[in-house]
Amino acid sequence: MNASAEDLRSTFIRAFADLKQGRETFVPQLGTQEMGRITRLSTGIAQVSGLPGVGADELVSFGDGVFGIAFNVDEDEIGVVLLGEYRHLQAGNAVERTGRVMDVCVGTGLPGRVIDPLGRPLDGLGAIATEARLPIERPAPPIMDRAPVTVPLQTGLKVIDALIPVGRGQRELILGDRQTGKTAIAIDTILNQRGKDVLCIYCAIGQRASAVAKVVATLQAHDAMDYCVVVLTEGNDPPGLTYIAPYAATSIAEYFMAQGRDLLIVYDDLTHHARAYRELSLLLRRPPGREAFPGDIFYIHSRLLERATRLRPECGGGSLTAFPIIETEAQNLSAYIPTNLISITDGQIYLSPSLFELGVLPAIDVGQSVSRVGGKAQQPAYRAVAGDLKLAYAQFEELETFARFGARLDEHSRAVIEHGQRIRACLKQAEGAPVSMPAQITVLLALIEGLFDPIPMERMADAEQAVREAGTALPDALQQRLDGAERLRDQDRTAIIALAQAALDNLPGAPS
Ligand SMILES: Nc1ncnc2c1ncn2[C@@H]1O[C@H](COP(=O)(O)OP(=O)(O)OP(=O)(O)O)[C@@H](O)[C@H]1O
Repeated sequence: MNASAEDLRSTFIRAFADLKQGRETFVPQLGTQEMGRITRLSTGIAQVSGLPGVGADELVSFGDGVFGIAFNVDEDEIGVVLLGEYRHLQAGNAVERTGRVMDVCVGTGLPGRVIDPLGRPLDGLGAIATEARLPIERPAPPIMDRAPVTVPLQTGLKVIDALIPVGRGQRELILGDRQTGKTAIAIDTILNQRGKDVLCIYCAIGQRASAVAKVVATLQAHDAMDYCVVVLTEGNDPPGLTYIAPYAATSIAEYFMAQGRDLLIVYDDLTHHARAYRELSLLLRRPPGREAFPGDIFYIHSRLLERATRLRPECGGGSLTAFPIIETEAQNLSAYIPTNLISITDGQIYLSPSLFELGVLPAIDVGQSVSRVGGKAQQPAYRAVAGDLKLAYAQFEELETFARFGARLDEHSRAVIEHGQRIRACLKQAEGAPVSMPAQITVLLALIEGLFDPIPMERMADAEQAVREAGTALPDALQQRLDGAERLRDQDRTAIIALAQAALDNLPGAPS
């Protein structure tokens, strides 16, 4: 026998001995595995039988990376909300339990990325470095862990910071008819967070692809992506994915909040979210209620927004400010979803289509907007100038309504209206141009001191710009004082007014 035949023989003997030993030591691992079958499929929903042990909200797998959430758990059948592309599934396909609930990857690799609610990257920039997985549904922080809202979240929009201020940890609803500038307000606020150590999450819910592409392009153009995460579902995604998007985005935010960071989350918009949930509920044959929404429609939004808060320093001290957006129809604020959200949130910013048509942008209707907690969070220097403005503006709006009916006005009323028109002109602001706190204070101070009153209305845009620029050029020490928690000193006030007056005097064609 030659050497290679000998080698083959010994290999064979060794393999046979291993096999024999394996057979002798084999202990069969017997266990049961629940395996269900799809019985029916409809848009975004599968009815599954044969999974008697499945829990509510448990994740089930359809193979090929398609998952679903067990939504309706009945005795012999479960209704599953599908989370991915499901067109290849058919009745009779196998379904497996996973034993876990829906979760999302979180980690420091997320800022700068565009992802879907399952945590998959959509920006073509490769895999995302993540550190943990968090369930998408988590209990809101208990009351005892919450701190009062005392720190402002500056939006950079004069009309909001002055009249409807928002604090860190607040939930401020943005609502209005379609195309009234709702997204623009949220995006401008995100742009203003540059350098303020606020991480922003923009959650696009059932949006048009072009609208989302525009938002991402704006964030990139303003170098804002490095402190932003975009969580995205488009209009043609399965309704299940649209439904989980805000919860997944909030879990991502909570991961950073637990590290003591301040966050801003924008849900754009919850009308699409409510509609996706209504679609799922009707397909699952849950009883419809008002406007065909299911009975728990209030709860799906309240449990989401309850997660926004400011934590006490002992609990990490982070904050999560929420800007939910809602689209109204024909300015109907008393429809079901708007009233629900108005009652859940700590205030609302209402955008009026008539102001939009008049070119008063941002088209915020101050009379119908409110901030229930943010006023306490304004910096002292800012509060000193904004307080008087609110009163003057409210008086103006009241008188303006009378003046529309051709009422004859006395000298004082005319002066109030003229002054109010100048306030409105000063509060106008272009998109994507946030104004710093010192510049805002300068403009507001000039307003309440009446420096703009002699300026003709057609010159107001130039006059406001000149004063704003003077505010940007204030000495650094003064800017720091205005930005900080100090009160406005008398000499600072005088210096700012003098600078604003000088800027107006140098305006070409200004009255001497
Ligand atoms: N302050 C502003 N100055 C100038 N243009 C603005 C301003 N705010 C919004 N716009 C313009 O108004 C249009 C509508 O804005 P936006 O998309 O933010 O509205 P929306 O209410 O979010 O719309 P949708 O109903 O589609 O969600 C956009 O073309 C935007 O550029």
